[in-house]
Amino acid sequence: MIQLSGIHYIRGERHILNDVNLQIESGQHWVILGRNGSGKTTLLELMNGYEFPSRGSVTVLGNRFGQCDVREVRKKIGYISQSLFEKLNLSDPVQEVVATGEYAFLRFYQDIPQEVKDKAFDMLKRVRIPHLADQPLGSLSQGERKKVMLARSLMMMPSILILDEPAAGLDLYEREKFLADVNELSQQQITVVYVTHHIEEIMPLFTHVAIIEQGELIASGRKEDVLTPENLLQAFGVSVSIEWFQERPWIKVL
Ligand SMILES: Nc1ncnc2c1ncn2[C@@H]1O[C@H](COP(=O)(O)OP(=O)(O)OP(=O)(O)O)[C@@H](O)[C@H]1O
Repeated sequence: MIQLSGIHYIRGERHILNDVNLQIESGQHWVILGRNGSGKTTLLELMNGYEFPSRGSVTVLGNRFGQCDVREVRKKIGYISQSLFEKLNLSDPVQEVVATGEYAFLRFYQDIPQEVKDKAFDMLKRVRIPHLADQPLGSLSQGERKKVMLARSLMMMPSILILDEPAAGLDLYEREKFLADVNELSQQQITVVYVTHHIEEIMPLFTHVAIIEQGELIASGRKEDVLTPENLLQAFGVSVSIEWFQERPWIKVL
């Protein structure tokens, strides 16, 4: 699905990614874990073709970036990030915002086809907020806004869904509701790539974890093998113990 080979990303004096190799196969769901500034968002921007590596190659759904029309590939990739949210209009009704996902538009300047409106309403039902369809986006709580983003990204039936710290800023209740929706994606044919620095967000859905530290992948593979106290000490500089509860990892700082 996604192949990063020998990726270096250099800007000015800074070597932001250093020889990153990552292969994400169909049927797997990955979490990319690392502290602030370690290079997680940059990695996602490369997967989306918004940035290009200084060296190495990025291949997504069989298309090697640089030798294909990236815009076509992007139609199969859902992306949820704060920077995308900021481009949406807070005064637009929720159902309209979701409907824009069908075409990867930011806003409609003409009438929305009824079937697209209906599909947007179905997506809102799926994330359990159909009652908010007519409310302006700006009137929603943080958790509801994240659900709108999720519904919007599912409109075009993506093969890959990339989420950049989607639970940031949510309280415990909103976070757990949102994570439950993400976990339900396991019932669909979507490969999920999820960036976070919170270990407890690694839901049962996720099969693999890559840990990034100062632009280098220090570990990647099956989550049970990668989430070790040694790797987490290296990544976060904190000694922890890990306990698995209901198929989720929870950490205690020692
Ligand atoms: N175009 C650029 N020019 C210079 N430095 C950059 C550029 N893009 C990213 N960086 C730097 O690269 C580093 C990695 O940034 P990135 O946003 O990928 O980190 P991150 O792991 O997503 O961080 P966070 O968890 O805080 O969002 C940061 O120190 C950032 O300042």
